[in-house]
Amino acid sequence: MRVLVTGGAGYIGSHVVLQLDQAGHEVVVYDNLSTGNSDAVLAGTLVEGELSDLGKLNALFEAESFDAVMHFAANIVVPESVADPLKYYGNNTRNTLGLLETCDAHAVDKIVFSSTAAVYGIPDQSMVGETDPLLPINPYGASKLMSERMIRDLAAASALRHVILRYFNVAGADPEGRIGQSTPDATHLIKVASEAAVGARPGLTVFGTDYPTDDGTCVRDYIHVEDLARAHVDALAYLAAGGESRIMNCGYGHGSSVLEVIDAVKRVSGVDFPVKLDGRRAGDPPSLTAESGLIRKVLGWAPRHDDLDFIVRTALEWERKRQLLKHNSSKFGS
Ligand SMILES: NC(=O)c1ccc[n+]([C@@H]2O[C@H](COP(=O)([O-])OP(=O)(O)OC[C@H]3O[C@@H](n4cnc5c(N)ncnc54)[C@H](O)[C@@H]3O)[C@@H](O)[C@H]2O)c1
Ligand SMILES: O=c1ccn([C@@H]2O[C@H](COP(=O)(O)OP(=O)(O)O[C@H]3O[C@H](CO)[C@@H](O)[C@H](O)[C@H]3O)[C@@H](O)[C@H]2O)c(=O)[nH]1
Repeated sequence: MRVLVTGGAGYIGSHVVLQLDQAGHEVVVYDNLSTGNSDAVLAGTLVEGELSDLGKLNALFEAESFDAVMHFAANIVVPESVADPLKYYGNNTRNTLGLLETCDAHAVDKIVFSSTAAVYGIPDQSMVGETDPLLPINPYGASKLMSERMIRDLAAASALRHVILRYFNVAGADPEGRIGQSTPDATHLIKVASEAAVGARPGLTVFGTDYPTDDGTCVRDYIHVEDLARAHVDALAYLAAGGESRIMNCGYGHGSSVLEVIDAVKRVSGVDFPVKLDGRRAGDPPSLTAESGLIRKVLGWAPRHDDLDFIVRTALEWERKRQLLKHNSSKFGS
């Protein structure tokens, strides 16, 4: 199939592009490189463009006759969404509307959309299922929920079919070390801890030690980016085979605490970096894990890297590579 991948130069999109290529699809990446990187696009064609530029987007759809769209492009930093909500409603919601209008105008009838566990807000119980209440507590989660709604409504009124994937905590990197998470000023726990282990930052702070969990720190369902990427390829095959529209969680169905993650990064790296215990970060649910039965049943998806040490090892290898590149470029001035 000919597949448009918006945001394909970013962390998750770039891993999906590699797998789409391996599965024999023709890929066009559309990305403004605001947080993405052209070096991360290892297959297909990169078109540098802004999602809000509907003229350019329409011309691309006209020229390429896409069979399907995978929509990753978004802003993703929760505290920034609180400080600057319109940026998030603009880029995540309004630009999704523009993309849907373009799909509709060009009769593209398959879409796979990146949603998030943030649509659930702070659930009453730690294990969340797809039919649980949707009560986002920040503009990031709300902007994604509105996009879900637009996609569902258009699907109900047209030939469009969708797979909406609600990702839990995505981590790790390509096991072959070709791509990984390069976002500057990253805030994600495994990324931050890996940076601390390779000396790219002095240490890390644990946000909250008084949660009602076994060790007092928050629990999250960490999913390896390669397993998540495969869910997208599976979703595309499902839609191509005529599968009906679905919304599915993407996680392993069990969690690790912040302290367990830090222990794993220290153990796997062999580095005992400084860790400061501090108060809670606003808006963090104590525990969030995915009910993952639906995606396993509907797509036949099964994780291959459900192992915290493996996730951490690939994240660390990627950080070591980045450190080495930084060191060499400052040494040789390139
Ligand atoms: N990383 C996570 O843990 C996580 C969790 C849940 C959901 N998600 C979702 O997954 C998707 C990808 O996230 P990521 O972690 O790869 O982030 P990322 O920042 O690495 O990737 C986003 C990509 O979109 C591009 N982009 C942003 N705005 C654009 C625009 N207006 N026009 C064109 N390109 C634009 C960026 O340049 C970047 O390449 C997002 O939709 C995000 O909401 C991520
Ligand atoms: O330096 C740090 C970074 C994080 N944490 C904690 O680690 C846990 C995980 O945090 P983080 O990696 O920032 O992920 P989440 O806040 O759980 O959110 C991620 O996972 C969501 C889905 O669950 C996505 O929607 C979001 O985009 C993505 O940031 C939380 O308890 C944080 O308080 C720390 O203690 N110290």
